[in-house]
Amino acid sequence: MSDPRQQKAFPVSWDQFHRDARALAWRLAGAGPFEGIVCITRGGLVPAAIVARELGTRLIETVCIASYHDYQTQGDMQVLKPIAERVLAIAGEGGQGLLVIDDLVDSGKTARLVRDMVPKAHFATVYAKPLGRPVIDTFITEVSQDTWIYFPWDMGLSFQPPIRDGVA
Ligand SMILES: O=P(O)(O)OC[C@H]1O[C@H](OP(=O)(O)OP(=O)(O)O)[C@H](O)[C@@H]1O
Ligand code: HPA
Ligand SMILES: [Mg+2]
Repeated sequence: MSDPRQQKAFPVSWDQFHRDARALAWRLAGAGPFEGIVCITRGGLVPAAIVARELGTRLIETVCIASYHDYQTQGDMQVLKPIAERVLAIAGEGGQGLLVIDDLVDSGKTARLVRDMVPKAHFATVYAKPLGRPVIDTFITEVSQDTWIYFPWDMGLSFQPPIRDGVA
């Protein structure tokens, strides 16, 4: 996200996120079966829990990656924990049979890094932006590249000025 002046906001409530993650599970139900889920923390933990419940998946692994160290600005990719060898051994060659889940794909850098680890896994996110979309196999909603998605776990209730007051 390079130009903050062009940004649009896409706030997501818990209810909407649950519906969208469940819609993702419906779509994934036809793409499996999967040996296990690898969620990209931290954002992937929430949709992974919802999808795992719907698909009856009990084997859940994490790959821990951070890159947005400052708000809305991507920095160096840090792999804090790779996918465990034990889980890779259960999957087929190249991670075949694994389902990798994240909350969203933006530039696609995070998903590409994980693709390098498990090129044959199935990649799914709830939301996708155009730059990252080609890296993902299944997603639910696309938003434009200049949109920032606000997740419910990052928000709280606050006063909203009337629309009239914001009109120039
Ligand atoms: O497609 P990209 O441009 O790489 O961005 C997408 C990634 O950025 C966010 O994670 P973040 O690094 O902020 O860490 P978090 O999940 O712990 O919040 C989001 O959860 C994705 O994992
Ligand atoms: N919202 C929240 N976190 C993100 C986004 C976004 O649009 N892009 C990359 N990380
Ligand atoms: Mg993340």
